[in-house]
Amino acid sequence: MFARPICRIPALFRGYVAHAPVMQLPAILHLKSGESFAGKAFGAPRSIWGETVFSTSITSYTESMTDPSYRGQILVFTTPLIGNYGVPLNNAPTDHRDVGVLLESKRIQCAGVVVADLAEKYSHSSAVESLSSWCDRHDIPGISGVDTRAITTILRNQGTTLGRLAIGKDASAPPPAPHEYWDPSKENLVDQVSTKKPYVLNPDGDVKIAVLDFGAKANILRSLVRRNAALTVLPWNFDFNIIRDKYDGLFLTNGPGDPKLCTEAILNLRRTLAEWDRPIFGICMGHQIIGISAGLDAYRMTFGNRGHNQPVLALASSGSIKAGRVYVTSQNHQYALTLSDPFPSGWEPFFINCNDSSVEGIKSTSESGKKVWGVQFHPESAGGPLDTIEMFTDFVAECRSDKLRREADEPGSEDAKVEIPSGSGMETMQSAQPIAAAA
Ligand SMILES: NC(=O)CC[C@H](N)C(=O)O
Repeated sequence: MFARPICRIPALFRGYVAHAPVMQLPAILHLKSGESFAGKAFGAPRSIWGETVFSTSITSYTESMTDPSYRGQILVFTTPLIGNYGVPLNNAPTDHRDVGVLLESKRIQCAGVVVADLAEKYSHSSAVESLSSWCDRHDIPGISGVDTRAITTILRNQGTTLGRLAIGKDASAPPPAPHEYWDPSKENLVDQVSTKKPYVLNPDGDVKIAVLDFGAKANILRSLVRRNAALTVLPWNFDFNIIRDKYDGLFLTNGPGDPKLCTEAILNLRRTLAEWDRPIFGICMGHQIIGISAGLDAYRMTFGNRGHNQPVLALASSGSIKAGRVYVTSQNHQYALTLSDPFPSGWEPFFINCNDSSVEGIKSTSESGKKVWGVQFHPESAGGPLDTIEMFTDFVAECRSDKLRREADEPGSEDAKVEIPSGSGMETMQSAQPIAAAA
């Protein structure tokens, strides 16, 4: 028999004694293709629609669920036990160089979660609540006790499939008719997650980088700020060309949905690529926008790549990346650039996926006189391996040396101030410095 604890319980063991009881409402996952999987509900007692996708990541459910690129999706984890290390407080260190959140955004972004075995007890030194109570607070439902191997096999064979997660009384209703399913990929999801107003991070940084926000993961912004870049984060459809000469580089972030729905960004970037020769880097959605603007096509993959173990082969050397090496990467995408032969003039493939040969990266050729890179994977990980993290160092270093070269050529150019045209507004995140709108 155990004695009752008479002292404060160490954080490490808190989940064992103070976890919220898991709700035992019935739940059922319906797929538009006709299959249904019955289990138990956890999180919010609310039914939802979404696009059902699977992730092979073994860890980092908190980072995946807060990644804005999962917007509108019902996320099936192939790893059977989820929730065992609980959920930490999602606040940032009080460092002005940080981005305001510990996880990838302020809220859970996916529409719902599907797990085989939900850990009702959790244990981690920084955990403050269970996965179920976190989902409940964010109004996100989950289902557990279902065969996620069977669901994943279906999704792998027929591709990403629309779904309905029915909770409580709804779980006994008949499956929805095919026309009732909501298709998030038809919506401009980027517009829902991008910042509405520009804001700055780390204003004292020594290189000024503009960031087009398609639904940025916090660790992308953090990875740039940690390399001492001053960031101006702009809405996805902001025309960077208006202010481009004040900046040493442009970065395009990840984001949810179909890249071809971001027409304004593509048109704006086409002009930037034609008229501006400073460094540009894009990740995932950002990479797709660069590729489409450069003249490549994009297509919807069958089931996409979501996980932390995707091997990519470097076809060219650039900075820390060495041609011929395989890097293990973190990924979350449904669309990809089409591998065309020949590639558009001035461009070359940078990486290729070792599993499915999809385009994993493109770059401007050295003859083009441009310095543009795009990668389909996530060098910032969160979660996942850090094999390619130095790509951020490479990009910021390129912006820095480009700036120094310009300053040597045209003395006085370093005095340029960051300005945003009037009417564009401003926004602050916790610890972010608002930028003043110029008159
Ligand atoms: N993580 C991302 O940026 C995803 C890009 C795009 N929404 C896709 O699914 O392919």
